[in-house]
Amino acid sequence: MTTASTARVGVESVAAGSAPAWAARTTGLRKVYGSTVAVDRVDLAVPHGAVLGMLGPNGSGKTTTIRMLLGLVTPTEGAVELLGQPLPGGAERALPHVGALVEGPGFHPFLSGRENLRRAASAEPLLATGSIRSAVQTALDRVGLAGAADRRYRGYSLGMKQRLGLAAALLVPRKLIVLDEPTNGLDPAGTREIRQVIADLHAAGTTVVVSSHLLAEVEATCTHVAVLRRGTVVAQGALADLLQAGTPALLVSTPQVTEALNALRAARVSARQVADGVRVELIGTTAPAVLATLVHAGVEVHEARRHRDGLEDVFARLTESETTDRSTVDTVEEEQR
Ligand SMILES: Nc1ncnc2c1ncn2[C@@H]1O[C@H](COP(=O)(O)OP(=O)(O)OP(=O)(O)O)[C@@H](O)[C@H]1O
Repeated sequence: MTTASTARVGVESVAAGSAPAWAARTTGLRKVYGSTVAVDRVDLAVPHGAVLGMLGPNGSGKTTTIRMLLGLVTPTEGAVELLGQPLPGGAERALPHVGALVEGPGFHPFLSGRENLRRAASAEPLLATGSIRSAVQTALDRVGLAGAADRRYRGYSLGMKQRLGLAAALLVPRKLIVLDEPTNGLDPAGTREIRQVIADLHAAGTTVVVSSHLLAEVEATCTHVAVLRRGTVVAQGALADLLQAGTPALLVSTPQVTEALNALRAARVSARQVADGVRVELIGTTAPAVLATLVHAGVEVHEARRHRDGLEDVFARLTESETTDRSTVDTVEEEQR
């Protein structure tokens, strides 16, 4: 994978005067806090219309990257382009089209959720004064906060605060929505609602960047993924490509595990014991060949099914291995050729 070259595609199309290829992108982004390198050499490319999940262990640089993407934190090095506008110079042109939910949205504790949203709405350049009341109500309805809208913000639970932050991001139709851990503090029903909001945004053509620890959420909602590890992007691209990059395996259910492993080893096939049988890596072999080997050795096979790594397996491999291969995943660039 070549994140640097994905970024170059964007440069060329902008230079040619066409619409930028990316809703957002960063080039060589670096942020240093004292002796901590929070983000290093991050080349992130967010295709228009994508739902890009930003994944990474705690402290891997997701929030810092998102804050730089939004112009909230100044990079130590590197460049950010938002909706075709370079930051910070083009911030005024880009930011009205960008909605964001980031930690500490700065709501007033003694005002109600509705009043807070009205204040936020009055600062929206794209919202006419006469439309504020209905825009606020629509946003409250959309995040399921209408019932608590007239209570003071300081009495809100973490989940309600998250919903209000999301409502602020949705006050006007946006081209790009950036959500930092949006399901933080939400119960399962709230998490499902966020998933639906993201799906609706995607269906409407809005680009979404969402950071999350919840791999199942990302797998269910995202079209693209960027995996961060220790401040750098170790993989990015279409989710389907990321999942395809894993080695296919065959899960064979058998009571004769030892016999199965011996037969496969004799045939030089890589296999290991799993819960109810053996897992066979389909490297240099095929499922029918594996089954023929087992049957020929007299191994009782109860069931055999193909298995591909889910996002959780892929994520674990990318973030836990010390020898992470940065070329594991096909790039967005290849997809766009
Ligand atoms: N304002 C700051 N001052 C000093 N260090 C910081 C600051 N912000 C972030 N860091 C450090 O930078 C690194 C990346 O932090 P960041 O919050 O971006 O990671 P993250 O992936 O969002 O983590 P989490 O999932 O825990 O929120 C961490 O080591 C963190 O301690």
